[in-house]
Amino acid sequence: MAAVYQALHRRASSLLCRLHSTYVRKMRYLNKLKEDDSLCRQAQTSGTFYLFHNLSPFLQKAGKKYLVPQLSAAEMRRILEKSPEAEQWMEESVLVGCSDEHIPHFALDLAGALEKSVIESELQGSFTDLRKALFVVDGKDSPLLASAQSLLRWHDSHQYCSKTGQPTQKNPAGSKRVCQASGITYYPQVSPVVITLVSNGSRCLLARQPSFPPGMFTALSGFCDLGETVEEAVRREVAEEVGLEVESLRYSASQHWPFPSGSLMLGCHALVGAQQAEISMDSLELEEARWFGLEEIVEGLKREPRSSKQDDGSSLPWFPPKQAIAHQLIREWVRQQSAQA
Ligand SMILES: NC(=O)c1ccc[n+]([C@@H]2O[C@H](COP(=O)([O-])OP(=O)(O)OC[C@H]3O[C@@H](n4cnc5c(N)ncnc54)[C@H](O)[C@@H]3O)[C@@H](O)[C@H]2O)c1
Ligand SMILES: [Mg+2]
Repeated sequence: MAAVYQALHRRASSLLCRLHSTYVRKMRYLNKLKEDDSLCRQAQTSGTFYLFHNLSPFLQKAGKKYLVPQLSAAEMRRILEKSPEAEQWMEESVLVGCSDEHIPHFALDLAGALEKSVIESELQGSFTDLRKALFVVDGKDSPLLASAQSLLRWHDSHQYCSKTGQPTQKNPAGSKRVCQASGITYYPQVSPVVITLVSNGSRCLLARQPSFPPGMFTALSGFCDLGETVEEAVRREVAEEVGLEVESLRYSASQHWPFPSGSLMLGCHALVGAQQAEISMDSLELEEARWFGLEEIVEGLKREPRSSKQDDGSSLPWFPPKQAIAHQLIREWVRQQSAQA
């Protein structure tokens, strides 16, 4: 009876397995790699690798396009032959994803292993600042570069236990670090940030910080405080930065953002009463904050940093590019206004 039951169970499991979508199988495989250290070590030998140097990703130019090459494990070994302790460097890699066929993808920062110029001339490409890289690579590659860099940065800055001061050890997948002395496990840190497009019905509010490039305006943003809900953070940030009271808000979408370290941007639309037109700006953080009408937003969306420059040296307003969630919020507002007109 038990044998029949086991056979039935096996058959049901295998049927279920076949029924699972490619996506479900892929997510389960990735999760297994994070939990099973020997499986992950083995996967490293057949995986592909994205390269970074001092947190700048390696890109190759092909015509007008910028590609993000993935190196095989054999290519990685060949490059690392030039460095002592090649194997040790391979172990510094972190898991960042896998293909539908379960080929795992890793990211590795080679700053301590090899000179940047050695790799660049060997592989015919260049390590490019992430701020530039995100905007020149194919849209499907930018989230991967952003999250890989955040994970590499977190490992680089969490080498020691904050309780014992002892070195922490990374697991092969790079999904955690452990202090052997205290037994404390550290997980990669994510900072939630609210980003809010405030509207008073007919106009929306955009602001700029002194550090922004000339002419760039964006939605209000701010880190969530410990213990705060997203709704409370939106209300507080809008009150702090522009002195307005949010009447209602709606969550739109989220985005991982690698600056300044690893932020989860939570995009919201907020409505303030039409009578609340007067902005009282926090001039410690902001340089300018003002209302924009639909026409001005539509014009601003057509501009690029270069085309915004005027003869007298000043700049007309322009907004973050499509890779930034601020851009999506502004486009949603335009669609909503156009639908209401
Ligand atoms: N992707 C986008 O479209 C988009 C648009 C706007 C802003 N952003 C990002 O949002 C982030 C936060 O916006 P902000 O600068 O207006 O925030 P903010 O208004 O909270 O002000 C920043 C200050 O908050 C403090 N702070 C609190 N918690 C922090 C933490 N975990 N890390 C760093 N500083 C912390 C610091 O004193 C810092 O100077 C920016 O760093 C920016 O990269 C992204
Ligand atoms: Mg802010």
